[in-house]
Amino acid sequence: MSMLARTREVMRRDQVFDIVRPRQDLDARLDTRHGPILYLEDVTVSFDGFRALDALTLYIDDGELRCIIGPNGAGKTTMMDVITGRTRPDSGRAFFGQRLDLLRLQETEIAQAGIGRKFQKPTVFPSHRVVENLELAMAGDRRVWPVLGARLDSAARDRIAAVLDEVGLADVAPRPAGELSHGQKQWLEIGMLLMQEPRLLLVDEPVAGMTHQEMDRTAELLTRLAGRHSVVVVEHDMEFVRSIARKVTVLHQGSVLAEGSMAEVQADPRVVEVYLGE
Ligand SMILES: Nc1ncnc2c1ncn2[C@@H]1O[C@H](COP(=O)(O)OP(=O)(O)OP(=O)(O)O)[C@@H](O)[C@H]1O
Repeated sequence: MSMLARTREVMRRDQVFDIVRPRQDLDARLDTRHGPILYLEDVTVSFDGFRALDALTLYIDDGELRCIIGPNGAGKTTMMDVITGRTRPDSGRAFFGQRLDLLRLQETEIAQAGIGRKFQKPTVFPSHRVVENLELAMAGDRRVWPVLGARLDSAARDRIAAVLDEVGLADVAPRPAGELSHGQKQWLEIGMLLMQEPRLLLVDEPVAGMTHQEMDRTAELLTRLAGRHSVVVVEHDMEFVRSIARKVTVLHQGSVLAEGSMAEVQADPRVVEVYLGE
């Protein structure tokens, strides 16, 4: 083997090693000793003078499962956009743990720091097998795709198997993702996020279009993920929210209208007026 080929070989191996390395160094940078993993303080976002977020202040505790509800236009998507670096606020603070200032990071850096986002519509690779979708998700860096397959070490394979089990897709692992049901595609996409070992998962309307049985399984999955991950779920389906929620935040006109247990927010006349009474 020529010197150049040898160097390339070693570089490739390092790249693959890189993608399966545990994120201990990143975790060490995330200081959650005070409880919250996410701090949003006085966050304001204006679009042509209209305040989509209006001094929004919200804290998510490490390991918690939080549901965010609120009428259309309340600012839920804009909030997710601020957390993931898609939208920059006019003012306010957004921290991941106590030390990582999200407003100074690019979208890719925020994802690498451990914030995973699942959009409403599943975006799996339909012609790839389920298991391959997870491999690709692990190698977020597309440059290493060609060397995958052959070079996945046993730790990586174990992780893929664990995630397949976690999301309940072990039985369909060899099938093309395009053949899965809608619910299964959603779970696969959650699995793809899990391959990146996020500390915080943002999940947008996970049960839209699901059957009741799929909703039950999704509830079970998200509940199970909490603790090891922090999970923020934006959802309109109240039955689903009721089935998973410990703590609910109600957004209205870009700020927090109410927060508490489902029973507490349901009993709040302001919440009934702007949302639940619809
Ligand atoms: N890029 C944009 N330009 C102008 N206005 C915007 C933009 N993005 C959002 N808005 C407005 O900001 C407000 C908040 O929108 P957002 O999508 O955050 O609400 P939401 O709570 O997610 O609503 P839904 O439940 O319908 O998804 C809405 O009035 C929306 O029209």
